[in-house]
Amino acid sequence: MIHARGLTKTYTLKKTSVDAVRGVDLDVEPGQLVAFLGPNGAGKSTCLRMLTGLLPPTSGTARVAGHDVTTEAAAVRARIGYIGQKGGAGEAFRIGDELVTQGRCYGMTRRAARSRAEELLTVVGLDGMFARKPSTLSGGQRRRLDIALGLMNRPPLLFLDEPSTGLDPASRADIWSHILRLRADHGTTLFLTTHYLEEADAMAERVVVIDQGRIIADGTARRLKADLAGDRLTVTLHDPADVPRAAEIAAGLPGAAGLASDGPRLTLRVAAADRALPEFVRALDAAGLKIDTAESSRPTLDDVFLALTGRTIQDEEA
Ligand SMILES: Nc1ncnc2c1ncn2[C@@H]1O[C@H](COP(=O)(O)OP(=O)(O)OP(=O)(O)O)[C@@H](O)[C@H]1O
Repeated sequence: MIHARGLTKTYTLKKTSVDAVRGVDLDVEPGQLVAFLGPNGAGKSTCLRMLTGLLPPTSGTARVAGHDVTTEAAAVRARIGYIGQKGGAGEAFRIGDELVTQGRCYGMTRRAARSRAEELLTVVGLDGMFARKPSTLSGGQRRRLDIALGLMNRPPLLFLDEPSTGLDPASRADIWSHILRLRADHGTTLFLTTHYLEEADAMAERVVVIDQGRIIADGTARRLKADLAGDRLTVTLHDPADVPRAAEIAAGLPGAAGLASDGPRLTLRVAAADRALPEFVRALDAAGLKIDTAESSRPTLDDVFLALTGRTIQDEEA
């Protein structure tokens, strides 16, 4: 559904240039749900705009929904849905009319567009709101209207740029239920960016991480976490003066990495916490070091990013 090779984009502003995307290779098969992650400025939106035929690449090629994004951009746009960060609806018209106009842009007859608009308002839970103005909708309803706009042409592939950003948790969960239903009912291929790592982790079967214009990880969230981050152990020493000695012992655990201390607390990553934690506690005990607490936690996608780059996505956004 998406096949990109060596995609790059360099923006030139006056005399300076920004290499926003630096050689992206990507294959997405029909029906996949891919979350595209990365900190601010990583190149996510630029990639999305190139893959949707809205922005010509500086170099490289991409075929999307069977067409070349550079030489057949109009054919690509006719076969995909794209929901940008700002949304597509203006303020002046009734939401039903916005949908009909969108359908007319895709060459639908007024009658077909009207019936598709009614159908989609029901699909996204806005039934009976044909005559409402966008300004009267809540944030979550507005995002659902954006999704309806992106679906007018029944695209087999839908790009969503941060579909849940800025919404409260209940509206985010609601948007996700609509996104997942789309895939279940129509087999729609979904390619989306999100800043919410927990959502990507829970919902997407595949996570692609981009940083500084390059893809640095690609796989299931479970695989990336197991391969790149490892489990985390945290112990609190009864006497903070024992931390250096405890750190030496920790360094000998299988797969130990990322040792860090904060006051009496010592954290590190290990390959398998269920075996490493009892071993660590026994070794501390044998060395005569007293601990107050010991716990293990599973890694998050942010730990994956930290392991890859030495920074966290959340830090980058702060
Ligand atoms: N029109 C433009 N002209 C010049 N530079 C641009 C332009 N659009 C984006 N950039 C730069 O290209 C880089 C990638 O930006 P892009 O918007 O693709 O990142 P992003 O990962 O989508 O970020 P965000 O999460 O903040 O939306 C950034 O350094 C950005 O400043």
